[in-house]
Amino acid sequence: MLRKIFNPARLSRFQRTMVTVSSSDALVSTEVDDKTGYATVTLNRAPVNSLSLELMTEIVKTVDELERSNIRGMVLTSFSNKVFCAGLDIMEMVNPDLDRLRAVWTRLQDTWASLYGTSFPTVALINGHAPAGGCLLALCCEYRVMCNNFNIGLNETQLGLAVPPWLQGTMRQTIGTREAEIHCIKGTMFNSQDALKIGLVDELAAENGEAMQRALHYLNTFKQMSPYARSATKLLMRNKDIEDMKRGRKEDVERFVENVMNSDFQNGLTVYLQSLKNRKNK
Ligand SMILES: CCCCC/C=C\CCC/C=C/CC(=O)SCCNC(=O)CCNC(=O)[C@H](O)C(C)(C)COP(=O)(O)OP(=O)(O)OC[C@H]1O[C@@H](n2cnc3c(N)ncnc32)[C@H](O)[C@@H]1OP(=O)(O)O
Repeated sequence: MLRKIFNPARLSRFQRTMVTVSSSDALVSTEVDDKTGYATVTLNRAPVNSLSLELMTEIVKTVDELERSNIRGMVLTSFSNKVFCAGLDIMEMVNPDLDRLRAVWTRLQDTWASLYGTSFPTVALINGHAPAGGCLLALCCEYRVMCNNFNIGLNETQLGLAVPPWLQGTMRQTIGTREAEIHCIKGTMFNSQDALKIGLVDELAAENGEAMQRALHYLNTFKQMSPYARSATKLLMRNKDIEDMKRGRKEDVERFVENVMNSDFQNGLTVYLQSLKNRKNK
């Protein structure tokens, strides 16, 4: 069954309302162009948009609001021209409170489901590095435009984390089964050129302005198309994955908690954090 379908009857409401959302200190800011109906959603959590519980909650809320406002497309990007999103906030996993840790993973599942299941078209404008959870956000979008000279990939295994089945599935759909298996297991990070070659991203751009033009070009390809047929087809393709994730979500949370609470993982995390700091001090 379709979870959400674009409702053409609501279009007149959309044409009347027009929007710029969120305050300057918001973790996520949204601007909607009233001529095109395209929203630009900017992740705003300095320094590296790491996914804390609060940031993920804001992403889910934003996508839900946009779904209700009947926008015609969305570009997801970062305030920083260096990091799109650094993945899960590592501090959420250091000696965590168990209730909060469960909430973090549950919210990551929600973030994946809401972004992956939008009725409107979505483009990730990847204007910086996108490891792990950053790559996840990009994979949820329909189309990916990446600026040159950055890295992207699911490097979880390099950090001692298992990649959950729902995210493996999204990777498989994007780069194919064989490549997804190899690169999820290895935890490969790709530079922009290699990401394009393997199909992890769809286009490259020299800088942000060009990337935005390419993103808008993708959204414009749907201008003359029935929004109903477009969104119904997308959701018919994606809804089963979302239902599957929801069926297994409790076990998935417990697997994550077990993974994170393992003492080897906690020790590895301390070393990893230190290595990030050392790299910075070089
Ligand atoms: C069923 C079991 C399931 C198990 C779950 C597994 C996978 C599911 C997939 C989704 C979840 C994935 C897990 C993750 O996402 S773990 C996080 C992975 N992320 C990384 O490894 C990235 C680490 N960061 C970097 O490589 C770099 O910071 C950078 C993103 C390339 C940016 O480099 P640069 O611009 O040079 O910035 P700095 O390195 O100086 O960083 C500035 C500042 O930010 C801190 N920081 C960086 N990344 C994170 C982070 N992810 N969380 C929290 N904090 C982060 C960094 O330590 C610096 O802090 P200080 O200024 O205080 O030193």
